[in-house]
Amino acid sequence: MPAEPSTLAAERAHLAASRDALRRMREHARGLSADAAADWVSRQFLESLLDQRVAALADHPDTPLFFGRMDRDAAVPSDLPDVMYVGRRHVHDGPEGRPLVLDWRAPVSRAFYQAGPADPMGWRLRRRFGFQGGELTAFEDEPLDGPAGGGTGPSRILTDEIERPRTGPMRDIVATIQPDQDVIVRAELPRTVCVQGAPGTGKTAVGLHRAAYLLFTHRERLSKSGVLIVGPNRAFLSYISAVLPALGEVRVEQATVDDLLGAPAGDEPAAVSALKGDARMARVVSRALWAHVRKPEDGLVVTRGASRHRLAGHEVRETAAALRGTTRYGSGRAAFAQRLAHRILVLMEQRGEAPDDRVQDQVARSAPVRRLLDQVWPKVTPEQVLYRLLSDAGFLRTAAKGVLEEDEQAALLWRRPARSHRSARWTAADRALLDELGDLIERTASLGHLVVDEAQDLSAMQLRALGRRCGTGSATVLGDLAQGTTAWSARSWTDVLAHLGQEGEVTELTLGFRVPGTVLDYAARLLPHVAPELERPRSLRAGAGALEVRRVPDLLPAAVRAAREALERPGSVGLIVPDAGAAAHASALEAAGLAHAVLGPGHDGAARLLVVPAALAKGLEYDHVIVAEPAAIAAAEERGLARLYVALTRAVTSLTVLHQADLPAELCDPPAP
Ligand SMILES: Nc1ncnc2c1ncn2[C@@H]1O[C@H](COP(=O)(O)OP(=O)(O)OP(=O)(O)O)[C@@H](O)[C@H]1O
Repeated sequence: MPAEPSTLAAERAHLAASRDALRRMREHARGLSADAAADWVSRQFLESLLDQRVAALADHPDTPLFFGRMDRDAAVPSDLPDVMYVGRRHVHDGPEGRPLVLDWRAPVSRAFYQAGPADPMGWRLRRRFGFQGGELTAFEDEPLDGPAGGGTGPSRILTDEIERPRTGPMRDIVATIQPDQDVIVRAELPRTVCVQGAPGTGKTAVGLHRAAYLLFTHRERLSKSGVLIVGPNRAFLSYISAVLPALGEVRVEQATVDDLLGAPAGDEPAAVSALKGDARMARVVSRALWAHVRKPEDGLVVTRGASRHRLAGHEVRETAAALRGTTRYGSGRAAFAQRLAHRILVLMEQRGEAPDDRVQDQVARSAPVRRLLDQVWPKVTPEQVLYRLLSDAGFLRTAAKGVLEEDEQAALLWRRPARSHRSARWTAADRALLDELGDLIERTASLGHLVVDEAQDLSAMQLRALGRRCGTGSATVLGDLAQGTTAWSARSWTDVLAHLGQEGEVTELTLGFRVPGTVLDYAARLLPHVAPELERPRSLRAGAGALEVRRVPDLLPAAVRAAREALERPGSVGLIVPDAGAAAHASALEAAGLAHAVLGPGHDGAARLLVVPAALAKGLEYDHVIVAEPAAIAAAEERGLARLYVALTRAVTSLTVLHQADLPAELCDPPAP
C-alpha cells in the first residue's frame, strides 16, 4: 500500500478538520431548544428528536469518519465538487458550509462504488483509506481514466478488511461494497429483489446495507410503515445485530419467523411439516374456514316497539350469499349484520317510519340478528378452525377434497388429538396455518419493507405469512438454494417470489468474500449432489494452506488439539459438530481447560472458542473453523449433505476437517473440472 508522507499528512488534516466540523455540528444540535413547541407533548417529542440528532452526530474514535475519496475529472464539465470524501454520514463546515464528508447513501456517492475504467462517471481517481483504531494509516489509489479491464487483482484494503480477525458480531462493509452488491443495495424501494448467492458472497451484508440505504432515502415513509429483518434464529440475529446501529439505524426490528408467527410448542415428523407447509394448504384452510358460514334456513323477525319486521328466508340467504367469499371472514360477519339491519330499515321506511343510522346499528346488535349471525356466520378463531381440521376426519375430507390425496389427509390428522384447541401443542408448521387463517379472518398489517434472509429454508405457507407482512411494501429476499436444509426447502426462486406474492427479479452474487478458494473448492465437491443446477462459486482469495483434512484415531482429543492450535492464531474459532455431539465436545474442551461457549438457538455464546451444533451454523462465520466428523453431520438428517456444505463454508481463514469415520463419498471425489 503506498503511503506517501505528504499525501498522508494532507488526508489526516482533512480527517482532523472533519472531526472538528462534526464536533461543531454536535454543539449546534445541543444548543437547539425545544422551547418553541406549542404544548407539552410536542415539546417532549421535539426534545427526543434533538437527543437523537445529537446521538447520531457522535464521533466514535474507532470508526473512521470517511473511508474513500473521489477526484473529479476536470475535463468533464460538471457541477460536482472537485474532490469528495465518502463516509458514514454527512459532515459539513457550518450550516451552509461546504460538505467535508458525504453520506455513502447520497446519490452522488454512488460513483464511489460504481465508477470504473469502463465508465468513470466523470471521476478520475478513487482513493480508499486504511485505518487502524481510528488513525488514518494508509491509502490506495485506483485510476479510473486508465484502460478498461487493466485491473491489478483485488484491493489490498478490501482483502485486509475481510481478513481482519473477527472477535464479535458482524461488521458493516460500507467502505468496500462491490459494484454488483451496490446495485442491489440501491435498488429502488418499490422493487422486490431476490438474491441467490453462494456462501460468503455477502447476501446478508447486502440485505442489511439495503435496509440502511432505504431508510436514508425514504426516511419519512419507512419510519411510519417500518422495516423488518427476518433471520433464521436468535443466534443469527444477535450476530448481525450490530451492523445497522453502526450505520446509524437503530430503529429497525429484527425477528425470526417464530417471533412473528408464535413459538412452536410441539414437534412432528418432517414429512408432516412439509405437507402442512405446502401451498395447497392455503386452499384447504380457506375452505375449512368458509365451511363455517352455513346456508340460512329461516328468515329474520325483528321486533321494535309494537312493530314486527320480517325478512323471508330467501332474503337472508341472498344477503349471506352476496357477501360470502368477497371480504375477509371477520368483516363479512360484521357486514352481514349491517346488511340485514339495513334491509329491516328499508322495511321500516316502507311503513312510514323514519329510522336513522343509529337504529341500523341497534338492529344489527339486536338479539334476533345476533342469534342468526351465530347460526349462519359464527365467530371463529384460527385455533378453533385448525383444531377441527386436524382432529375431525370428515371435516378435513370435505376441506381437502380434490386438493390433498387420501394418504396426505391421513398424515395430517392427529393420532391423539388434544382435548381442545386451547391445549393443542401447535408446531411451527401449524403456526403458519394459523397465521393464514388469521389473515383470512382479519387482514394482517403490512410493513414498508421486509428483508428475508436464508429464505430458501421457508415453506410456502411461511413465505405467504411473510408476504402478507409486506403486501403493500416490498422485500429483499436472500438465500442460497444449495444451503436449503429443510424438508420443504425451495428449489426455485420463482416459486419463492410467487409464494411471497411479490413480483421481483432474481439476481446472483457469485464472488465469495468469506471463504478462501481452496476451502470453497473443497466444499463445492458437494454442490452436484445438493444443487446441481448452480454454478461453482468463486472466491476473491486463493487461500493457499487454508484447508487441512485430518484422519484421526480418536475424534474428541483431536478436536481439542485442533482447537488449541487454532486459538494460538488471532481471531474466532468455531468447532462445528453434529448436533448430538455438542455436549461431548464441550466436556472434552472443559476437561482440557479450554475456555469456550456452546452456541444455543437462543443466544450467541460470547467466547473466542465456540462449539457450534451444525444445525445452528447457517449464516455465521469464524476465522478458524474445525468441522468434526462430516459423515455424522451428513447422516443426521435428510438433507444432511446440504448441512455439511453449510458447515464447510463458515471459515474466513482456515478450515480443519477431522474425521474418525470415512468421509462421505461425495466429499472424496473431486468433480470434473
Ligand atoms: N464487499 C465486501 N467487503 C468486505 N467484506 C465483505 C464484502 N462482502 C461480503 N463481505 C464479508 O464476507 C463475509 C460473508 O458475508 P455474508 O455473511 O453477508 O455472506 P452470505 O452470502 O450471507 O453468506 P452465507 O450464505 O454463508 O450466509 C462477511 O464477513 C462480510 O462482511
